[in-house]
Amino acid sequence: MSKKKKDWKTEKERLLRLDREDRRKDYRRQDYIPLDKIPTWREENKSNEKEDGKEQTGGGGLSEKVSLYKGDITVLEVDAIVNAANSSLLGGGGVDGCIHKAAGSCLYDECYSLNGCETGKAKITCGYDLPARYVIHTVGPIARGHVGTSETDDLTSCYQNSLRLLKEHGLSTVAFPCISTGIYGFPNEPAAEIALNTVKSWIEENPDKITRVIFCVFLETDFNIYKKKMSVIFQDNDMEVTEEQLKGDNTPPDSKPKEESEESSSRGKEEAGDEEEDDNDAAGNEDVEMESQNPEEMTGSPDPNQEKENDENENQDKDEDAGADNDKAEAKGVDDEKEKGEDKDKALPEEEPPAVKTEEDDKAESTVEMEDVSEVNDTGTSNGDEMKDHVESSEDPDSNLTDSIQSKDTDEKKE
Ligand SMILES: NC(=O)c1ccc[n+]([C@H]2O[C@H](COP(=O)([O-])OP(=O)(O)OC[C@H]3O[C@@H](n4cnc5c(N)ncnc54)[C@H](O)[C@@H]3O)[C@@H](O)[C@H]2O)c1
Repeated sequence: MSKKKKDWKTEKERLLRLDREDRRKDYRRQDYIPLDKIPTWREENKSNEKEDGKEQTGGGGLSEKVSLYKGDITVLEVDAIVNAANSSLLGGGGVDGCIHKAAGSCLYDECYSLNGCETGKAKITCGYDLPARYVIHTVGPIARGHVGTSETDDLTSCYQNSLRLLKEHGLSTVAFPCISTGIYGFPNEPAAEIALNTVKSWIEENPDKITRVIFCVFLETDFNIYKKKMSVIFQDNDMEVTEEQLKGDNTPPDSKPKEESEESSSRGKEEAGDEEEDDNDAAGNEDVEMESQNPEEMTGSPDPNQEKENDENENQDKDEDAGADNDKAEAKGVDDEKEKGEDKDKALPEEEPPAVKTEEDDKAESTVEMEDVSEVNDTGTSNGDEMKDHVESSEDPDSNLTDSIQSKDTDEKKE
């Protein structure tokens, strides 16, 4: 007897009315990670400081509002996770495929009702079977290794529009994947610069609207890039950045001897200040070799069925579907080959279409095999604490729907 298909509107109304304890019974996966199990960037450094016998004085602020987490975004119990989607919003592979598989078929049905999404813009849906209450879908630029003005602007808009939707829905905790750095080929380093600087500026403008932004990385490459950059961009008032740190080694600043010169530590601060002034030049306009995207081994151990209450306040539930658009993408009048091919406003056929393979995905040709997330262990935090994380392939009929979507996405990326 096949499972009765749920109506997404009814399911969304029901879920958004539940409190956290009741919602937890509906999570498709019980190895979810609650927010209080994810240390802030400041706590990470404080614990390292303690290990080195150093006292933490003053500091705080921005570094208490961000976290670096390495693992599967679909297990994070936050108000919203951000999906690196394509313009159809009908699923695909990579993080998009994982989110659709973990959320269930109601996510596809609600996405279908949104009639797609343009590059740089964002739309929000319910999280359904996910531990995240909402999913914010944003479409990153297809960079294919090239970082120009339009790619930089589009990726910046993805973060800005996602945070705007978060605020409009009264939500305060969010997790971002590394948008566009997979099949869309945005080089990892400039993408991280854009992500970190855009989020930092937004938190500075909306300090009371955000509790936590989690940078959820999946690859070791991104983990090392974010760790190095966060030590500079989100340093505590009392955390000094050493010469080597500025040159780019990966050791967190506080594990360096404190006797660096006044000048180098002030230079560290100046550099952070400069980044604040030039946020939009974060990536510059140079062609950057795209780093390998081969997923790397990760190990860790989960803390399943965490019962401990989150101290986070239950946010006001709003159940309208925001499709609020930002006109920046139209206004910028960027004439890109990727824009021409984009079927931005293509009306989707009445009956539910078979899995859609968009022209964008064709363009972002790839021989990259879809990441195998059937069994992935991850390190969950940036201080090396091990958090094992199983991404199980669900056996129930819902996943067949997403699988069929994913099977249409194979071999998208050219070498
Ligand atoms: N990667 C693939 O093989 C593949 C295939 C078809 C479509 N897609 C997707 O790719 C397009 C978007 O490209 P994109 O580069 O923005 O996205 P992406 O290809 O999913 O890569 C974005 C980033 O997410 C990372 N990632 C993958 N799985 C997870 C996970 N479970 N949790 C956290 N992070 C994860 C991935 O390593 C990369 O750093 C869309 O069409 C979407 O459907 C990906």
